[in-house]
Parts: sequence; C-alpha cells; structure tokens
Amino acid sequence: MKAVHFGAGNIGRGFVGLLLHEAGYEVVFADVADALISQLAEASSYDVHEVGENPAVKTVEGFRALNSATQEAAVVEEISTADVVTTAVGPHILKFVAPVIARGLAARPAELPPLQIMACENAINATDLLHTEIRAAWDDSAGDLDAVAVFANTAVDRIVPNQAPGQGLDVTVETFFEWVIDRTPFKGNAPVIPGATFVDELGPYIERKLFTVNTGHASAAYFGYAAGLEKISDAMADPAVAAKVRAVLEETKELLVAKHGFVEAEQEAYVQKILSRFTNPHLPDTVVRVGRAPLRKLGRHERFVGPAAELAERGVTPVALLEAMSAALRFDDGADDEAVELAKLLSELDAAAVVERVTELTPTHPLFPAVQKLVEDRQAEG
Ligand SMILES: NC(=O)c1ccc[n+]([C@@H]2O[C@H](COP(=O)([O-])OP(=O)(O)OC[C@H]3O[C@@H](n4cnc5c(N)ncnc54)[C@H](O)[C@@H]3O)[C@@H](O)[C@H]2O)c1
Ligand SMILES: O=P(O)(O)OC[C@@H](O)[C@@H](O)[C@H](O)[C@H](O)CO
Repeated sequence: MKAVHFGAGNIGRGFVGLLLHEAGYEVVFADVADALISQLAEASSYDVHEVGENPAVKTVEGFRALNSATQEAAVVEEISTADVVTTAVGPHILKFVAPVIARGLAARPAELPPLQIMACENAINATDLLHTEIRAAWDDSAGDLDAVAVFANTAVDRIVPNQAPGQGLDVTVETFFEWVIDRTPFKGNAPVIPGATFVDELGPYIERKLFTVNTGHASAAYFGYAAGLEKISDAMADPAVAAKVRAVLEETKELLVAKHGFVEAEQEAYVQKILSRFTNPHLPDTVVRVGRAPLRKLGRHERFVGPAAELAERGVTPVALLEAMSAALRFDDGADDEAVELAKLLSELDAAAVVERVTELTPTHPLFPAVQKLVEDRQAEG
C-alpha cells in the first residue's frame, strides 16, 4: 500500500505521516522545501517524540521523499499508482497541489481502484476545496474524475509546534491526537488506518474541533501576544488570558450544543481537555505560530467569525469572541505576511471596507456593526 503525502512539515511528519506509516503504508512525502526533501530522501527514519502525559517515541521509516516543484513528473507517477493521497500544506496551498494530483489521476491505470484523497487541513471541508481545485485542473478527455478518485473530508487534531532548529527531521508533538474521517464517500471500501476514526456524519466533528480547539488556541495566541507572552503555555498560565479564553469557549460551546445537539456536559469535558492541552508545559508552542495568518483566521467560515456570525444570527450577541477578534486585529508580527497585509488594510481602507474584505460579512449581517466598531477602535489607535 502506498500513500503520497503533500506537506512534510509539522503535522505531515508528526501526525499524518506517522499514522499512515503505522497503518502499513509506504509514505512518499512531497514538498517544495528543497532542504527538507533532501534530508528526508537521505534519511532512513525519523522519530516522533510525544510529550506530556505518557510520553513515548515513535519511529517512522520506509518512506521516500520527492520535491513536488522540481520532480513533478516523479510525483505524478507515484500518484498514478498510489492508494491514498493526503495533504497538510495549508488551505491556501491546495490550489497549487491540485494540478499535480490531477495529472497523477489522469495517468492512473484503469484497473486500479479509485485513489482515496483526504486533505488534512484546519478548514471546514478542506477536501471539498481540493476536489474543486482538482476539477478545475482536470482535462475531461481523461475521463470521469469521480470514477478515478474518492474524496473524503477529515478533521485532524494534534498540536505540533514549530520544531527547534537542529532537531533534524525529528518532531516533538503532544500525546493527544484525533483524525476523524467521513466514511460515507468510500462506500464500504474505506482505507484501514487504525489511528483514525471513521464517522457517518463529519460536519459536527469538524465544527467542534475548529470552533473549540482552534478558536481557543487562536484566542490564547492573540491575548497572549497582546500580553507580551511568547509561549502558549505561558499565555494559559496568565489568569487574565486564561479567563478570556475560557469565556470564548463558553460562547462556542453554547453554539455547538444548540446547533449540533452535543450533550452540554460532554462538550464541557471536551473544553476542559482542550484547555489542559494548551497548558502542556512540555510543548514548546508559540503565540506567533498559533496566531499565524490572521487574515485566514478572521475569514467568514473560520474559527472566530464562523461561530460569532452564527450566534448573532440566532439572536445572541457574542462578547468574548469579539474581544478575541479585537486582539487578532492587534497581531502585528512583522514576520507574518498576513499580519503585515492586515496592518496595510487597516491603514488604507475605511472600517466597513476592512470588515467586508477580511471577514466577507455583508453590511446587513447582524454581526457586521460590532465588527466594524472593533476595526474603528483599532484604526483610532493608529
Ligand atoms: N501544526 C499543527 O498543530 C496542526 C494541527 C492540525 C492541523 N494542522 C494543519 O495542517 C496544515 C499544515 O500545518 P503545519 O503546521 O504542518 O505547517 P508547516 O508549515 O509545518 O508545514 C506545511 C508544509 O507544506 C509545505 N508546502 C508549502 N507549499 C507546498 C506545495 N505547493 N506543495 C507541497 N508542499 C508545500 C511547506 O514547505 C511545509 O513543509 C495546515 O492546514 C494546518 O492548519 C496543523
Ligand atoms: O494551523 P492553523 O494556523 O490553522 O492554527 C494554528 C493552531 O491552532 C493549529 O495548528 C493547532 O495546533 C492544531 O489545529 C491542533 O490540532
């Protein structure tokens, strides 16, 4: 069994690659970072260090690695005979990997079963997005795309920080992990991945993960950044930051319970578990990694505006979520391209235009005036 995995970064090596390896797949990593690919191509193994409660070391071996920019033909050939393709590149990068996957699918021998494609990104229905991009790159003369590929959405959860320089290919991760995959597109032929959980209705799991783990995480990052703190665990050790994060998760809990029917006590236990994961002092995770790409995080269906808009539509005015969004508007890490772009938008556009551009909320949406006020307050500070 062979899996081609795009994105040999933190989650690629520390989670998806590990679980595919443990499931018995030969993993072919495809990435555009040349030094990383050269290192992987030369290595026979790397270790995943799970830190926190019940620490462990897992070894990944038997993989290969290709540069998908300079060795595209080889990647296409690997995909043409693979069983599974996964990605962990970031939602905005899916459009760049889609044409290569389309070419691999077009070259697939007719006798092979459909390629099983799963995007493992922090975004709602990222595989649908990848599917759309592959369709856009698809040459109809190659036949019916949906006859040669199966697309399944997933939700992936494991905190994998940026790795310390000098650590080589080894990855430090938390012990917790969850990979939930929509079973239904496979029509009885789902891949066997013992570390993954297959469900019939993925929607509630994706939203619960994004609007709890990622909303809480990003809140800790932006409040922590504003407090001058470097690590997420330090931010969570600050009582004022921790209280604000808790308040944010109270609001998303209200939405998730009302919308998906999660039992309140179970959702509360989920929240508690997640808060304890953020405080893991063994995990060297930083507010700038977790806060990265604020424009994406302030997007319409993302971790802040997504739940806040739905609460507003239900007649509930979010308070803590808006406070977290206000902190996000103050995330001005100069090394982050999106933070720089956000600062530019704040200085060039009027508040309503910033809200429309960044959040894609329309002026008639019930959340719009509150977000506009946040932007006006931010702009008044200069
Ligand atoms: N790190 C985590 O804790 C975590 C957990 C769950 C989900 N995720 C999601 O996984 C995705 C990746 O996150 P990460 O933390 O591993 O980031 P990362 O930056 O460590 O890894 C991304 C990798 O993608 C590669 N890449 C960029 N453009 C590419 C292209 N065109 N083709 C092939 N490879 C390309 C980069 O070189 C990099 O190695 C994101 O969507 C993120 O939200 C991350
Ligand atoms: O990857 P992002 O930028 O969408 O979000 C940053 C972190 O919140 C994220 O990577 C978490 O560590 C991860 O989603 C945990 O499962």
